[in-house]
Amino acid sequence: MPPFHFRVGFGYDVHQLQAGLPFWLGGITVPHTHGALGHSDADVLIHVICDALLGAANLRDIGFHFPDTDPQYKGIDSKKLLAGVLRLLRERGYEVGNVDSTICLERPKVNPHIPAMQQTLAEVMGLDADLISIKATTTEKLGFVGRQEGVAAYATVLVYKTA
Ligand SMILES: Nc1ccn([C@@H]2O[C@H](COP(=O)(O)O)[C@@H](O)[C@H]2O)c(=O)n1
Ligand SMILES: C[C@@]1(CO)OP(=O)(O)OP(=O)(O)OC[C@H]1O
Repeated sequence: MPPFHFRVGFGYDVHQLQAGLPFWLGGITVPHTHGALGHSDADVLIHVICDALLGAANLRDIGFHFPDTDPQYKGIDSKKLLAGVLRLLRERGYEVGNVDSTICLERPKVNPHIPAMQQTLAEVMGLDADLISIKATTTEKLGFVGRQEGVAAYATVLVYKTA
């Protein structure tokens, strides 16, 4: 077996919640009174997966590659950004081992939507859905998440290439 070169990456992001916006999360829309605000579709889960992947390959971060000052990314579907990030990694010989993530959101409950998010992200990333873990937590009504002013997320990834 050839020697494998493993690297880990980590991502963190926050988006404000605003009434009346579609709530893009994990590549799907989650029914809710509020949605996330951003230059793109503001899909915080995809953004942290992008940042974790870029970090693992030491390729800076999502805003470096897709600046929020660039009109071409206004309202963009973050699945396109994730596909672009994967291209950058695969061009350099990296493959994704697995993704683990946590969404911090007071409400709504996202558990019922997690299988659809996993399936959607698996298709975009060209991975088995079993390699993409998505978890959720409230912050017990504390802080900006607890006040339902925003949504946060964290992701960790393992990437590898044969040395
Ligand atoms: N937006 C959320 C938040 C949490 N969950 C699920 O509920 C469980 C309990 O949440 P705590 O914050 O009290 O730990 C959590 O483990 C998740 O399974 C959810 O689906 N959506
Ligand atoms: C994704 C980008 C690109 O449109 O915009 P936002 O949706 O504002 O997201 P953020 O995580 O704040 O920063 C990265 C941006 O460059």
